[in-house]
Amino acid sequence: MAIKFGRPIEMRDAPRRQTTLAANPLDLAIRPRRNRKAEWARRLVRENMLTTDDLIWPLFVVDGHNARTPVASMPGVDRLTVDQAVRDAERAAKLNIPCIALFPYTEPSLRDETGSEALNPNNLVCQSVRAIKKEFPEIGVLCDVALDPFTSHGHDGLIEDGKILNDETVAVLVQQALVQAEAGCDVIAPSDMMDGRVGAIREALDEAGYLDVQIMAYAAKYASAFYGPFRDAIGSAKTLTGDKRTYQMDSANSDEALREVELDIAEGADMVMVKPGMPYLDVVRRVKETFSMPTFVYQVSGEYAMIAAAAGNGWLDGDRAMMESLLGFKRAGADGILTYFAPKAAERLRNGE
Ligand SMILES: NCc1[nH]cc(CCC(=O)O)c1CC(=O)O
Ligand SMILES: [Mg+2]
Repeated sequence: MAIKFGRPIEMRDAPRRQTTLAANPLDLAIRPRRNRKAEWARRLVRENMLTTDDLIWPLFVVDGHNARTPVASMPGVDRLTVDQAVRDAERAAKLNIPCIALFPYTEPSLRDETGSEALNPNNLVCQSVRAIKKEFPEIGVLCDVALDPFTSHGHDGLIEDGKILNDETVAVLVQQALVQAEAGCDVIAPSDMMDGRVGAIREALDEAGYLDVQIMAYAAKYASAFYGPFRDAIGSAKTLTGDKRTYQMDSANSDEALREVELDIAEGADMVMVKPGMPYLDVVRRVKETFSMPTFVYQVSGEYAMIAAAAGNGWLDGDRAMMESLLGFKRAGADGILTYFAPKAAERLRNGE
């Protein structure tokens, strides 16, 4: 038999057997299955790859000492006291995860109409940034900018007569970003979807001398049902009145996502993000192709919860579903992924799985 496959090493690895011909073989010149016949062949033609460098790990922080409290709707995810957040930062550093993201559970007594705790230079987020940066200065720390963890009504902005105010909110977000930059945050990530906040924050950061602090804009963020477990985790699920559809995007739209992203880039965003992830892969693709910017995607709490819950019930192979979903983001064109699976995925990647 003629050698069709070239290099002899392939013969050693996978000796070919004479195939018994079917009674009526199809006359096919092209058989796509040839490239899938063995693991080495699949590896050779593989188009996309997930690496640990693609991962950002979101952590929830809570007041207290030496405690980890499970988030019921996110099996495997805990709220961490600051000392424990430092331990998870260490885990991230050891796994070579480039960046972590911080979200606070604010005590209800500290929440008010205007979210004033967001501007407390000693709030949980700022304490965590300082503690983590002190022990692990080499790991990137990203901080969300939005008021929802701090407001009594659970909205991302200031409210007047039931309306979310844009420009007044932006003025507060600018102060919040400065407080976080002062604490040592590396990446400011405005997640509020107010108009004009990226430009205002960039200008204020530059004026204050934080020229190197990056901005990752939640540029195309949709009003989504998939944020449910996150709102449990930060304790805004019960207090949130109404929905966020006057500022977060309508899930029916993707041209609008391009206009949003374009504005944030023009205002100075260093990186842009699409959120949620799995139901919006088309948006990730369009954004990446249109702007060639570092493009991130957030696999949000509800996406995590779906996979974790189904895996917990034995309905699907959780690890495989996790890796498949993350690879899907890469295939769509994402440069990086915020995901609660980050440490688990990094462990698998480290073990060559
Ligand atoms: N603005 C706050 C914020 N930042 C990240 C998320 C969601 C993250 C997740 O679901 O994992 C939200 C929730 C929201 O907008 O209501
Ligand atoms: Mg916008």
